Amino acid sequence: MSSPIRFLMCSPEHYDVDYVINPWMEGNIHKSSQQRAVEQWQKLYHVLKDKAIVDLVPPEKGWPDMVFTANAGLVLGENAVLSRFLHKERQGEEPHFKKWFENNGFTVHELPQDLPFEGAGDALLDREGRWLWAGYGFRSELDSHPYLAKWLDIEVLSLRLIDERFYHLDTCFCPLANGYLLYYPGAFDSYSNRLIEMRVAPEKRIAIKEADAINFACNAVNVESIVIMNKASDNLKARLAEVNFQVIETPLTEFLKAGGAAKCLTLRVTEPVREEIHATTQVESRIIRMQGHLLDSGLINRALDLIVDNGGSFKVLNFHLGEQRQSTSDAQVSVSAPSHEVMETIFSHLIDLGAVNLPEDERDAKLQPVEQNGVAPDDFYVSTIYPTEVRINGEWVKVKNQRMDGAIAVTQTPKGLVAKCKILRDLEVGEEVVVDVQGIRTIRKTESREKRNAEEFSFMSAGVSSERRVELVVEQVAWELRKIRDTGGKVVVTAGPVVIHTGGGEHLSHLIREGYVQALLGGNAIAVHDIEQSIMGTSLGVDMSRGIAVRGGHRHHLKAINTIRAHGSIAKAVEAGVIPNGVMYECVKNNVPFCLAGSIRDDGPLPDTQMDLIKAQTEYAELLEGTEMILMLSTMLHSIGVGNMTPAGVKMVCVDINPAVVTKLSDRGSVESVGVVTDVGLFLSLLVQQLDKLTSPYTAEVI
Ligand SMILES: NC(=O)c1ccc[n+]([C@@H]2O[C@H](COP(=O)([O-])OP(=O)(O)OC[C@H]3O[C@@H](n4cnc5c(N)ncnc54)[C@H](O)[C@@H]3O)[C@@H](O)[C@H]2O)c1
Ligand SMILES: NC(=[NH2+])NCCC[C@H](N)C(=O)O
Repeated sequence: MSSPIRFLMCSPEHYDVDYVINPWMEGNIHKSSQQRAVEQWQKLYHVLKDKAIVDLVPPEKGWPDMVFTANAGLVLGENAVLSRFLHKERQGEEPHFKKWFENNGFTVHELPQDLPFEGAGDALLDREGRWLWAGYGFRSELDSHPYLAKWLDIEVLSLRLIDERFYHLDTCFCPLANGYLLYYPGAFDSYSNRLIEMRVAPEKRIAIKEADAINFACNAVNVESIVIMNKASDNLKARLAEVNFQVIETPLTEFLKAGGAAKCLTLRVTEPVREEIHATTQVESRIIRMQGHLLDSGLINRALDLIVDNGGSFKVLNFHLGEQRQSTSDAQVSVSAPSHEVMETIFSHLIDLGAVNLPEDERDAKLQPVEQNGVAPDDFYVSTIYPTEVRINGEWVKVKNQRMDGAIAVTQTPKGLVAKCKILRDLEVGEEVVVDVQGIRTIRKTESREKRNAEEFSFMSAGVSSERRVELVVEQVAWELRKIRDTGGKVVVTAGPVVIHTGGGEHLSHLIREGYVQALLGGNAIAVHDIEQSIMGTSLGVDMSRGIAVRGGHRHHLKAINTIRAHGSIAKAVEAGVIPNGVMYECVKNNVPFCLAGSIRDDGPLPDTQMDLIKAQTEYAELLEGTEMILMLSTMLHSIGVGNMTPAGVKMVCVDINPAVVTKLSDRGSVESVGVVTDVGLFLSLLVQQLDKLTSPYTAEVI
């Protein structure tokens, strides 16, 4: 005969809504009817007394939420983990609940003062006793879960709550007898929903709709086949009946005003221990160090936000603020995640922000061999645009060929270890690849705002009006182009055919002719329409001087392609005098190398167009080698492709009429890249004018 089920309740003698610590309380201060609250509580009490033993803890004046005994703590067997309330409005309840637990023979475990955990409100046992579901995100901290696992000797499954209406796990999650689960999926992040689906078979999962959830249908007390709750829709009652649960509705509207209902008002204090079940928790914790202008550059905020946004939690262990404006700060932050998988995700983002995993300082990067050409080991670290170092045999090795979306391949050479970014298809058996996230650090130059603004390439903030912003960017780009040209540096342009369609061809030709461009990357179309314009004066069949479509103009670009195919290459056509001017003409005449990467939508294509995409990417990468600045002119495809293969530190200017394209490229970091939303033809025209100003002889105005 199993021991009788017992619950702990607390009469609502002092219950009221005296403050707001959850969304349900807003607008309800002192609006709860004491009389109705007592009636509703009494009804619940008597319903429960028919099914179980109900103990009472005396209410205490000044602690109105003490009626919600679910938050007294968490009981399993003879162990009780006392709650550690997040809000001071409830912290005074702790000693009263502690006294009750001790007086009733429980071993009371107490969490550190600054580690919130709100008892069975945020931790619910699987009714088969197999594991403990534990919520975090609003009240309880993820870091409390390993304590629960240790003290209660049970596996803890961490679930992240994301909807503040469901701020305690028991408001949206109710394990039922026979392994059933009543829950509201919308209250959890996707990782947690996946975890629930992995542990509870589909036929046992009763996912409810929002209408039932906001009636606190999940905040239910389950005793064998009985489910006691505030209110349930007919559909939900029917679904529960199908799996042999009987719903007993008992109105608790006065308590909903404080954000609680049936389950909140009770604490089950007889939770059977299963001897064969033992502690495990997936929760991982690590300490990271961040250095630099953490506040100025917003890095610390971005780091803490991404930890939470990716399902983790953090605690700032120490933060040393730089004394002077130009001095750097240093922070150590404890990061926790519900699983290794989530920790890895968080860490890969933190590494991009320049965080170093403190214990990992002393630990080498993990390497695994390439088992199959062109295939990386699972869990390989994905490289970013930022300079990266990996720790191998106790030494930090700088990664070569830095680029995003690659793997870091490590090989032993006569000159020692070499680590370099490789795209997956280039990996070879015999190499080793960095996996996981330990022993990796990126070098982020976080300048102070002053230093950043002093940077010649630091553009005005987005606040500048778009017109003024275009002029400003044009001035800066012109300055940069002239400086790079005059110092023998390298500028690469990637351009789409819209440059030609908008009349920008003559200006791009000027830039090439005047030595501002050292390589041109594009597709079939930029060349086709440039040559069409050069030979026939049209672009896409439109007369560029008159702006009107010409008869048969739609065939012009095909005729241009055909002409070049007849000559065998663009260069041969230029040499033959077939192409008298234009962008491609200037490239050939000024020995500016170009690569035209093929695409599915190409006409022809031109004989110069590289239809082998892998070769095209290789040629792009070779032409990008050593570039100081890239102008990305109205081509989403090629701009993104180039961005993906370009390391940090290369200045980028993305010009496009579509803000989404511009944003995608300028998100790389404010110092090194800028986006300009404008017509590309106008941009190029202004740029050439500005360059002419900068390079024309200075004529002092004689007054
Ligand atoms: N005839 C052909 O062979 C042919 C024709 C077209 C495209 N293509 C090929 O298709 C691929 C994709 O072509 P893509 O790069 O031109 O297309 P894309 O869609 O990748 O990029 C075009 C970009 O131009 C922007 N844009 C449009 N009007 C603009 C304006 N007035 N000012 C500034 N930006 C403007 C758009 O917002 C877009 O981002 C390329 O490889 C190209 O060679 C071939
Ligand atoms: N287990 C629960 N959901 N308890 C409800 C607690 C309500 C209380 N007003 C609070 O915000 O803490």
